[in-house]
Amino acid sequence: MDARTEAKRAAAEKAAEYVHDGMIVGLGTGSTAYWVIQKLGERMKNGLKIKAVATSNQSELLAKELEIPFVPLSEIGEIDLTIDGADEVDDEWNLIKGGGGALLREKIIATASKELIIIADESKVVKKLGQFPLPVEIVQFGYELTLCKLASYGCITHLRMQEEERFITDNGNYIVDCAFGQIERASDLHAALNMIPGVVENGLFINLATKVIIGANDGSIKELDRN
Ligand SMILES: O=C[C@H](O)[C@H](O)[C@H](O)COP(=O)(O)O
Repeated sequence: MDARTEAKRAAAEKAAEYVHDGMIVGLGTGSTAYWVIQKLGERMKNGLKIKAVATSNQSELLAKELEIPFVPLSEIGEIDLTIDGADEVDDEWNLIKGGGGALLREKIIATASKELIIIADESKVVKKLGQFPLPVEIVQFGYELTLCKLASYGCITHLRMQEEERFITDNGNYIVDCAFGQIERASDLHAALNMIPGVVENGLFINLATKVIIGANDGSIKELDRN
């Protein structure tokens, strides 16, 4: 395993320590969240009792293979703890997410969670968000027009593709990757983008993380709490 993968795993396993019996746990998506799901599957074999909700079909499939039980969203009001990855984390713990296309479900689950632990390797930590193109989920109808509107906010848009085909999210929508460069006022941009008809949600996660755990390539882990 390379150092970066090891860093992701270390952060994920640290985060999994915050999961306790009886919790409803939100399972994130991506190559870092993968390690949390693996760890929880292992702990369940040793007696841990939790119920899960997932932020993507991919994570749900993996968790089911590991025999992690699920609870329907209709039966819960709140989620105790969600553990998820991120594409960028800034000084104020604002995030860019959606590199894997799961941002909408991730945001729904994050917003319904009492705690959101973000896990990442150190390459994701930035001073200002925006080097990673911001993923925006849009409906298929009139997507060309929505791309123009997005571009009018000062970004270069790229409709996400997957093997020659347009990438389709778990919700049947497209993803546009918007290269803004440095984002100065993430909160304002978040609100403005979501006002565009055709935009379902964008990958800016403002003020949602309650803890950030960063794994470094030298094997150390940094755990940051909100004061
Ligand atoms: O849509 C995907 C999610 O937002 C992921 O959590 C994010 O892209 C980070 O993924 P990874 O841990 O694979 O870098």
